Amino acid sequence: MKVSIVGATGYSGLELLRLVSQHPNLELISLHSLTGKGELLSETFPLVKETGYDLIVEPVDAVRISAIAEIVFLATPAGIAKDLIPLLSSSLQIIDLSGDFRLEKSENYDNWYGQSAAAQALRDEAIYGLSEWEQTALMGARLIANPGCYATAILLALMPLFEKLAMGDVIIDAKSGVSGAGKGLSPATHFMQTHDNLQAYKINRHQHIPEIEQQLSKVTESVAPITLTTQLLPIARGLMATIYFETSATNQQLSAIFATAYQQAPFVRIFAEQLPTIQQVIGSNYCDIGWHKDERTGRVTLISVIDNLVKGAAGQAIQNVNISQGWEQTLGLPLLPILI
Ligand SMILES: NC(=O)C1=CN([C@@H]2O[C@H](COP(=O)(O)OP(=O)(O)OC[C@H]3O[C@@H](n4cnc5c(N)ncnc54)[C@H](OP(=O)(O)O)[C@@H]3O)[C@@H](O)[C@H]2O)C=CC1
Ligand SMILES: CC(=O)N[C@@H](CCC(=O)OP(=O)(O)O)C(=O)O
Repeated sequence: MKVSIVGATGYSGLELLRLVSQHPNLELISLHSLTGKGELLSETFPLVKETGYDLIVEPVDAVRISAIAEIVFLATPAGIAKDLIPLLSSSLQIIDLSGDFRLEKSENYDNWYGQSAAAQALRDEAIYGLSEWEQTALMGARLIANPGCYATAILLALMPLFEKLAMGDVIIDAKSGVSGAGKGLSPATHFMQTHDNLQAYKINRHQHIPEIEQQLSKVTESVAPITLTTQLLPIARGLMATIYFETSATNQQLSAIFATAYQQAPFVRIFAEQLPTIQQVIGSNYCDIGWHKDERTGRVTLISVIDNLVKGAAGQAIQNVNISQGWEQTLGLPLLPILI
């Protein structure tokens, strides 16, 4: 199927290009960006020649995209998709990597993103694409809201527990590589600030908080407000969420819950007490989960790792296309992480 990428010059857009170029059922037809100057993408990113898709980067043109593409990925900052989608043909399948269609309540989007939400009809149509938990809803979906990167790692770890256990307070300490912030330079992402450093940011106001609470509330009756602290790690890609909660469940019960939840999930690997590291998922679409229960305190430390650009963005977007099109969900996705 013919694919356009809007935001192709950004980090997740480039990762999409890498994955689409290896997908047997997808053919890249056009690349678009804000400043699309009519130059080959390789003028800025020489390595893209290797993908076989060194196309000209065009400005965004809804009429042209509607005429030539069958699937469009929107890898653009929040606030772009909600205005662009109404201009695109209704026959296009759209996968939005931004937060524009993730939140069901418009007031949540207004409050956490600081701008007005997309039209109600489009928000009603959008399917939240946490692949492992929305397989049925994703079948045939036209508009897919790809989850946020932190939300992906955290929800994959917490959904099985909220579904099966009485969960109280949950505290999450999450850390991301700098690519999570996109390619724009800011004081916080400047080399001098990130290198040899660890910075907390968006304390108690991270936009993934309402997204996580919303999705957890799908599998249980009530969800206590979560605490999420996000931090910037001095690495390029990868993300780790460390989650703390109290439970009377035993290690054996936790193992059984995760084993059942993910027995047919090729991209979720359960490591139990062999705690996963960021390095083991880089370049892959895996989410690796492990935990340790402290019998002294009754608290569990649960760890979930992903590559923010793959399972946290472009990889999950391709997985969602695979599911929605009725293809094998692993089609075209690398199954081997970088080994060292
Ligand atoms: N980075 C990550 O790990 C993740 C990102 N996301 C989400 O994916 C989206 C893209 O993120 P990321 O790749 O990091 O972003 P980047 O900042 O790296 O890239 C943004 C891209 O969008 C383009 N763009 C900016 N404004 C417009 C506009 N008005 N119209 C059309 N194109 C525009 C840019 O074009 P130009 O180069 O010409 O300026 C660029 O190609 C964001 O919504 C982000 O929140 C989600 C999960 C993880
Ligand atoms: C390191 C870093 O800055 N990461 C981004 C998350 C990227 C992402 O998934 O964000 P969206 O919800 O905007 O799509 C952040 O914390 O806002």
